[in-house]
Parts: sequence; C-alpha cells; structure tokens
Amino acid sequence: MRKERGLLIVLSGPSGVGKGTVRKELFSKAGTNYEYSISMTTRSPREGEVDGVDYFFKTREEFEVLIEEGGLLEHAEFVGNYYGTPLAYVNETLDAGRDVFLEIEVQGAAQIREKAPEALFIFLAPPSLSELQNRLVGRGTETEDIIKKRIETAREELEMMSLYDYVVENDEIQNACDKINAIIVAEHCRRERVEKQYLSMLRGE
Ligand SMILES: Nc1nc2c(ncn2[C@@H]2O[C@H](COP(=O)(O)OP(=O)(O)O)[C@@H](O)[C@H]2O)c(=O)[nH]1
Ligand SMILES: Nc1ncnc2c1ncn2[C@@H]1O[C@H](COP(=O)(O)OP(=O)(O)O)[C@@H](O)[C@H]1O
Repeated sequence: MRKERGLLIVLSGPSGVGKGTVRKELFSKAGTNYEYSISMTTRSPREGEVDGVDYFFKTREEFEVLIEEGGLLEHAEFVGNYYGTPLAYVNETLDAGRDVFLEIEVQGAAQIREKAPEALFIFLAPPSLSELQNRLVGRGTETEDIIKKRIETAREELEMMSLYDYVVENDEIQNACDKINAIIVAEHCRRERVEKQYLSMLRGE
C-alpha cells in the first residue's frame, strides 16, 4: 500500500484575529496529529519570543538569500517585514505522510493556492472590524502607527475570505478550535474515500 502524502493545512486571517492563540491551543492538546511549520521572518522578536520556536528570526540580507536560493515555499512582505515558509521542512514532513499546519497571511496563501491547490485553506475571521481592533490594541505588542497599518491591511485581507475552502469565525477560542479540527477530520474522510474510489477504478471494479 503506498504511503499517502500528508495534508497541507493553511490558516490565514488578519493580524490580531487570534491565529496565534488558536494555533497554540490546537497544538497544546494531546493527540494533535499535524506539525507546525515555523516561519522565517525579518521582524524583531517580541518579548518572550524565542528563535526557532516562534519564528526563525533573520536579517533582510539572510532572507533575500533564502528567496534567491529557492528555499521558501512562499513568502510575502507584511507591514514592512518579510515572512516565509521553509520549503524543505514542509516537503519532508508531507512526504513522510504527516500533515503540516501553516499560519500565514493572505498573499502567502495565494502563492500556495497556485503551487499546491490540493492544500486545505481555512480563513479565521474576526466577529467584526471593531473587535479586531480591540484585540490588536489589547495585545499591546505594536505601536499605534503599526496597529493602524495592520488594520488598513486587514480590510484588504477580509476581501480574500471568499477564496478559502472554509471560514471560521473566532468568537470563542475553543469554539474556533473545534471547528478547525472538524474541518481537518472531514477533509481526511473526503480524501480517503476519493482515493479508495480511484484505486477500485484502477482495478476495474
Ligand atoms: N506569508 C507568510 N505570512 C506569515 C508567515 N508567518 C507568519 N505570517 C503572517 O504574517 C503576519 C504578521 O505576523 P506577526 O508579525 O507575527 O504578527 P501576528 O500574527 O499579528 O502576531 C500574520 O498574518 C502572520 O500569520 C509566513 O511564513 N508566510
Ligand atoms: N476568541 C477570542 N476572543 C477574545 N480575544 C481573543 C480571541 N482570540 C484571541 N484573542 C486575543 O486577541 C489578541 C490577538 O491574538 P493573536 O493570537 O496574537 O492574533 P494573530 O496571531 O492573529 O495576530 C490576543 O491578545 C489574544 O489573546
């Protein structure tokens, strides 16, 4: 029996919607059977963030070398910094039959839609723009100017929502996590059944 390639799961949504919080909650549970791909960024570490855990923190020069060498599955510039997904880690993990979870913004997700349309695309949406602003301000990690830019970007990001396979509103953290896990389980069921059908067709049944 050939080994199934893992599923690539893409979670996007505007800054401040709660992607990081939801992702940490998903990964805190025993039995989570997907792997988190740690991104590269040129953003400075926030207090408490650890290199190699939260991000791989890079200089612009280092990041540009990575782009040139083709080391990234996707990358984007977001409010003045580069962010990107390491290609080798994603490929190796998927090839080993394990699912990979990416938490990335919408431009990067659009690149993956081109390169890997079989991926599962989930958009995490805020209950409202004002609630998004409250969360960004409440987090207290950005200056007023950066928050303003992130909110402006959020308006454009929200317009991309309809391109996603699923939209989950992050009203309550646990509620959003339950929905995301249900979507992943359902997608596996769909793929397994389609694969079974394909194999039985090949056997001429
Ligand atoms: N395209 C892309 N976006 C990423 C990647 N890693 C993180 N991001 C996104 O970049 C945006 C800014 O990230 P960050 O500065 O950590 O802010 P936060 O997500 O609001 O805490 C967020 O929307 C992240 O999801 C990546 O590898 N590629
Ligand atoms: N469902 C939720 N309800 C209320 N606040 C939330 C919820 N999810 C996240 N938050 C808060 O919103 C802020 C932004 O969340 P974060 O995970 O950093 O967002 P993102 O990674 O999308 O930028 C944080 O202070 C977090 O505690």
